[in-house]
Amino acid sequence: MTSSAAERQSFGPRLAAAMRRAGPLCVGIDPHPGLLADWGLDDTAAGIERFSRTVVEASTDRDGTSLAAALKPQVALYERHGAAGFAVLERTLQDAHDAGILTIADAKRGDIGSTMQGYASAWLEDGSPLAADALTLSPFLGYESLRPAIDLARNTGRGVFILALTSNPEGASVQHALGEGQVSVAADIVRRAAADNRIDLDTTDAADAAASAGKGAVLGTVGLVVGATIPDTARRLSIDLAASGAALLAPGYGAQGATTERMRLGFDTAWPQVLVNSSRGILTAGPEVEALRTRIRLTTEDITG
Ligand SMILES: O=C(O)c1cc(=O)[nH]c(=O)n1[C@@H]1O[C@H](COP(=O)(O)O)[C@@H](O)[C@H]1O
Repeated sequence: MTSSAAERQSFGPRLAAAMRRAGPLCVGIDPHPGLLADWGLDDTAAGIERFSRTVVEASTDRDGTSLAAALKPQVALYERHGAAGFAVLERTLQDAHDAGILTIADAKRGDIGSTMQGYASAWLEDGSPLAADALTLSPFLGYESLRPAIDLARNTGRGVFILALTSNPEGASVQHALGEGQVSVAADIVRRAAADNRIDLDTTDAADAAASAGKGAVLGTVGLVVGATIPDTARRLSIDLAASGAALLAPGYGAQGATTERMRLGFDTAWPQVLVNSSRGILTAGPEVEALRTRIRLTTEDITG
């Protein structure tokens, strides 16, 4: 990453601007072995490099216009290839940065505070080879254990997306469970994220961005992951997503069966905050760049139409 924290605006306004410019789509870069085979690529570091470069290229139009607000490389599928896979991930993050598209490293990190600092430095610190614009985090060791990552993100103009209501059916057994005061685990995560975002939203940076935006969501450093497959669950758990000031990363559209109609109804007033992720739903259009571009455009039309 070439720009420094001092030059960088905070993450929420940067993401809001990207969503206004390119539409609320995040293209997932998930180099699954089956997709590599379908694309005629080997399941090797060279194969995932070719795959990743093609997706980054397809996320920008021929005239240089971004076709997606963000790109989300799925870290597990690079990690499968060891050090060589991580080297590909570093170059992919740099390619996306050079193309002017925000990156969300989907590593779902979470650890006790003292070692969480290590993950925070790896993914969110200026000068780190793996630094992305944002990182997905798992709060199930306790929201406050993520503090080193949240604070570093805020200080470097980056963001985090914290799992709240995940798209998989197994998530409910933990996330719907009631804790202190009969508040669900998910509701507690959203409440804490909202408190963190209020700190950002009090700053001039965010206020200026909101004023210049004229419309659209005002977003803080802390985003939340809310599965597109279960958008109405938040309401059932009495969770007010719209008041959280959080960008809502919504995976599950396309391959996992979520539709635009369902998402719009489910997210309701929080819809302007939603960044819809699609990975396989787009990647199955490859390997031709133009076919991928067409699928990306059609996806954006579908979610904005
Ligand atoms: O954090 C995520 O991105 C995530 C959270 C979640 O609740 N569900 C979920 O599917 N994801 C990720 O989103 C992507 C979904 O991929 P597709 O189902 O192929 O669109 C994968 O990279 C998942 O790991």
